[in-house]
Amino acid sequence: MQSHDPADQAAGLRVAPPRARPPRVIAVTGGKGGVGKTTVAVNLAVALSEAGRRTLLLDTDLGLANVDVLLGLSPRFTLADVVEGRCALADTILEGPRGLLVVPAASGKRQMAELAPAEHVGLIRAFSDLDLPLDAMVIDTAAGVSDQVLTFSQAAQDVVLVVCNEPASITDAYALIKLLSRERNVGRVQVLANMVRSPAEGRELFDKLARVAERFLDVVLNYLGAIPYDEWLRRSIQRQQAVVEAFPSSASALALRDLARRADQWQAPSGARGGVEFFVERLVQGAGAAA
Ligand SMILES: Nc1ncnc2c1ncn2[C@@H]1O[C@H](COP(=O)(O)OP(=O)(O)OP(=O)(O)O)[C@@H](O)[C@H]1O
Repeated sequence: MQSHDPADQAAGLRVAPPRARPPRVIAVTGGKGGVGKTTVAVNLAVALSEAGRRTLLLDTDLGLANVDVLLGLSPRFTLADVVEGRCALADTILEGPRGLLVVPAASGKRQMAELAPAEHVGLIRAFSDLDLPLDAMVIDTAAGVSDQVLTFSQAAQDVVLVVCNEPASITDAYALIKLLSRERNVGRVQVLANMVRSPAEGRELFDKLARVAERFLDVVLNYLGAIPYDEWLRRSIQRQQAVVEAFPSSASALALRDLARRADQWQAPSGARGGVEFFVERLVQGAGAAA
């Protein structure tokens, strides 16, 4: 990893024996930008690591990457270097808090949606070569409803959709659910209300979305609860730390840790082989669906 050996960021990781079970893969998405997707992905991943789960946080937003900024990490290589063939996926891995592994993206690069088909294939191959003993992988997707967002969401077992109480967030969340359900056969979406001022506000927000989605779409929405609007969370971002680490007893940290506890109990993927094979297979299918 970069912090120990700049020549090979992941030498120690590659020799670790593979686990029997594939990791749980959770995509955090939202439709609209600025709803708190990255904040949720980072804190969920740190909280899972804190609970002893070997976790990889993958930033897939090549346009506005900020997982590394939120965690105060300085990447040498990023996912953009992998796409452009300059390094292997394992070379990008940084160590974050509590042993969390982080694959950063690169800010200011073009969107993954603009990748040529050959680059898409290269990215999928990069995942196949990744041989890490992981319990969980958390994916921070880009904002919007691009093919790339849909492909990563479809490849994950669980999609956490972050919404906040603004008309644009609700309509964009609905648009994303519609595409996931109609074009990618995603049958279940976990909805997390963010920046709410009361638990009732979160519940109402979910009810609004569920009423429309379940009426018009063949999809089950599951309410994951709410993360309160919290100034401590904003302070943690200024410190470039996860709030679950910086202010562990704040209201948002408690809610985010509770989210991790529940996510950890979701049904794990079945399958005899370890590694990320199943995820790669689903990425391939997803890339095919977009073509
Ligand atoms: N629960 C919360 N309480 C207070 N502020 C919050 C909360 N969640 C997120 N924020 C703030 O909202 C802003 C946007 O959060 P974040 O960057 O996580 O959103 P995003 O959906 O990933 O955005 P983008 O897709 O544009 O990268 C940040 O400044 C963050 O501090």
